[in-house]
Amino acid sequence: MLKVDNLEFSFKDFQVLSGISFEARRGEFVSILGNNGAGKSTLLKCIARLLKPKSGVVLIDGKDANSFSLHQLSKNVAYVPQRYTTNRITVYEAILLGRKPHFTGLIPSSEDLEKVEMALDIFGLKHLAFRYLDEISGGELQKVVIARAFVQEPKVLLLDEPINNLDLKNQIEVLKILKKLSRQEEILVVVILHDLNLAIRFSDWFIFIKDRKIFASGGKEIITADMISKVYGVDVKVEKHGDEIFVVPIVAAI
Ligand SMILES: Nc1ncnc2c1ncn2[C@@H]1O[C@H](COP(=O)(O)OP(=O)(O)OP(=O)(O)O)[C@@H](O)[C@H]1O
Repeated sequence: MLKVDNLEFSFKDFQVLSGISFEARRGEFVSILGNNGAGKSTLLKCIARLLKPKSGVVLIDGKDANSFSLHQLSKNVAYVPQRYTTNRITVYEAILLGRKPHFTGLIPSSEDLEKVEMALDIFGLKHLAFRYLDEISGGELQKVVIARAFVQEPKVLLLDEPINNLDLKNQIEVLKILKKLSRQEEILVVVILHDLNLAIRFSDWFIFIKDRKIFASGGKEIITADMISKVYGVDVKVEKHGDEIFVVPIVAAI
C-alpha cells in the first residue's frame, strides 16, 4: 500500500531525513516515534506530498505519489496536521468538506450525507453537528478534523499527533476508532505518537526515527529497554504484565 524508498529531505542545507525506507500494508496501524525535532512530521508531510523530498520515492499502491493529480491524491491519502486553523463553519459542514474529492455535482450526494452522518456517529459528534468550530473544545475539534479525514475515504490515513489535545478517555477512544478503521475498512493508518505505551497497545508496526534515519522498525519484538533508551536518551525499563509490555522511565528521586 505504501512504500517509501530511500527518502531524503532537507530544509535548505539542513538535512532532516536521510535514507528513509519502509513499507506498510493495507489494514495496518503504524506508529512513527522519536524525540521532538527528529523529523517525524517532515516524513509525514513528504508522504502527503506537502513537502518535496530531495530524493527518494513514495509509492502508493505501487504508483509514484508524484504521478497522482491532486484530486487522485486526495482520494488516496488523507493527512491530519498537528496544527490547524478553523473557519466559521459548523461541525457538520467541516466534516462534509472532507467529501470534496468525491463531489460529482454542486450538491452533495446522498452518499456524501450518509458518510457524514456515519462519521458524526462514530466520533460521538452528533450533539455538536450544528455548533460552529469556534464554539467547541480543542479535543472536540481534534475529533472533527479526524472525522473529516475519515469521510475522505482514503487508502492511507496520515495523522500527526492526533491525540495530543485529548484527555485519556478520548485518547483511547480515538485510537480505538483508528484501529477499527484500519482493520474494518482496510485503511493503512500511520500515526505520529508521543505516548509510547499507547503506541505499543495499538500499533502493529513501529518506526523509530533518530539522527535523520530510521533507528529501528518492526513489530513489538523491537521494543527493548536498550533501544528505547538509545532513541529517547532516557533510561527505561520494559515491564511485562500478562501479554502486554510497558515502558517505564527510570527517574531518580528528586
Ligand atoms: N519550515 C521549516 N524550516 C526549517 N526547519 C524546519 C522547518 N520545519 C521543521 N524544521 C526543523 O526540522 C526538524 C524536524 O522537524 P519535525 O517537525 O519534522 O520534527 P518532529 O519529529 O515532528 O518533532 P515534534 O515531535 O516536536 O513535532 C527540526 O529540527 C525542525 O526545527
